[in-house]
Amino acid sequence: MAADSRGRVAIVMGSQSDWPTMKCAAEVLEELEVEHEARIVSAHRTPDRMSAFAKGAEGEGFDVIIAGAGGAAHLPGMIAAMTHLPVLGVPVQSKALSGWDSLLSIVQMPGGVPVGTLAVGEAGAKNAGLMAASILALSDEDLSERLQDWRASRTADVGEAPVD
Ligand SMILES: Nc1c(C(=O)O)ncn1[C@@H]1O[C@H](COP(=O)(O)O)[C@@H](O)[C@H]1O
Repeated sequence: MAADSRGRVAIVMGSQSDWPTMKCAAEVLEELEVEHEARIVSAHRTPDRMSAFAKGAEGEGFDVIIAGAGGAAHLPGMIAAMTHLPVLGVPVQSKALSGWDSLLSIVQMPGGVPVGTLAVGEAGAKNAGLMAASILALSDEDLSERLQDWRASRTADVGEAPVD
């Protein structure tokens, strides 16, 4: 797909150590055949890179940004401050505080600067991928069908009775 084509998702994270969590977003986007790209971008450690990314994301052809970080997780909010693209925040589970710090750092944004905050950890990253796909599916019928098929197959996987 060309660099200025639509339907692309950026997955950014504060550190390499976030990748085991954030790759759950990448995996589901892969399954849904949504073009995506993952980068390490930190508000704290690489503020210039973060600023350039956030300001240039739309120009790069991204439509949705998934941003994951742990601890003092200011990355999603700082990106949201610099772009009007939808930003989905994933609180990465921290060792010291089990992700409570990440969650609270991301979720309580001031009015006017939204971050759609998902659950802590891998489930949150997976759901961020699905939500990004849902947003794109609003203007992409083929993706909408793939998403519905994906959901239906997961529903079919849930047995009615527990097995030993
Ligand atoms: N919360 C942030 C930001 C940020 O918000 O800009 N940059 C890195 N980090 C987080 O620091 C944690 C520890 O990082 P290291 O494992 O590299 O020490 C990671 O979860 C990362 O997201």
